[in-house]
Amino acid sequence: MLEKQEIRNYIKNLRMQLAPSEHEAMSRMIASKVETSPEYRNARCIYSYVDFGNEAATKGIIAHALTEGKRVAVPKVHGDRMDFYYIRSISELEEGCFGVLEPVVLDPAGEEEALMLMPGVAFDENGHRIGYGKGYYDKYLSIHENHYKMALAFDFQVFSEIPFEDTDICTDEIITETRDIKTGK
Ligand SMILES: Nc1nc2c(c(=O)[nH]1)N(C=O)[C@@H](CNc1ccc(C(=O)N[C@@H](CCC(=O)O)C(=O)O)cc1)CN2
Ligand SMILES: Nc1ncnc2c1ncn2[C@@H]1O[C@H](COP(=O)(O)OP(=O)(O)OP(=O)(O)O)[C@@H](O)[C@H]1O
Repeated sequence: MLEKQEIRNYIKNLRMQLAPSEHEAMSRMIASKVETSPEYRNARCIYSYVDFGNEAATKGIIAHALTEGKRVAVPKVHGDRMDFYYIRSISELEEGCFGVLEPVVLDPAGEEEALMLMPGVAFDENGHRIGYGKGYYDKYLSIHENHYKMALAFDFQVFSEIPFEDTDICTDEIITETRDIKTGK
């Protein structure tokens, strides 16, 4: 099996090579699957990442959720932790930590059973996840256990098996442009 860092480098490189039109087309397919899923339709609140660096795009989903009257919360990093804050519009975001768009109005979100749209660099079919290596999502999810965890990724980010640690929190579902993987974890 490849090491985590090798997988990160391999996937980041593939992601960088996506043409803007490919990134947009695949992201649109993912967004439409999310928006028609029962978990999304039934969710009153979405906890979503704000995509950067060719991650599967979420800004359209965020805008869609807001127009449907759903509450939307996005992450902001504080040192080695991350918390979620409600936004009312995409315009309430500014470039923050690591160049990721983060909320400027700090209205803490306190839901415990939201739909969590998860970013990631690589996933496996059991729901294991590799991110940027800081453990933000694992730390957050270890104390907020009841969110429904739906990861968004492109097909090339999903492996049959990747290395994992005891502290890794598995995703419940992975949505790609062609697949919908329920991990059963
Ligand atoms: N869109 C998005 N937002 C997110 C995350 C994420 O993975 N995606 N995070 C999930 O934890 C947190 C931010 N975590 C991050 C941790 C490290 C780096 C990082 O090392 N950035 C490198 C360049 C990234 C790259 O190699 O492409 C850098 O700035 O040098 C970025 C984000 C919270 N918000
Ligand atoms: N619940 C936790 N409490 C404390 N430390 C944790 C916890 N979960 C993970 N960590 C630590 O965070 C570091 C990074 O973990 P890991 O390699 O799994 O990150 P990642 O999933 O790739 O990154 P990210 O979650 O930021 O996208 C590791 O040193 C790990 O021990």
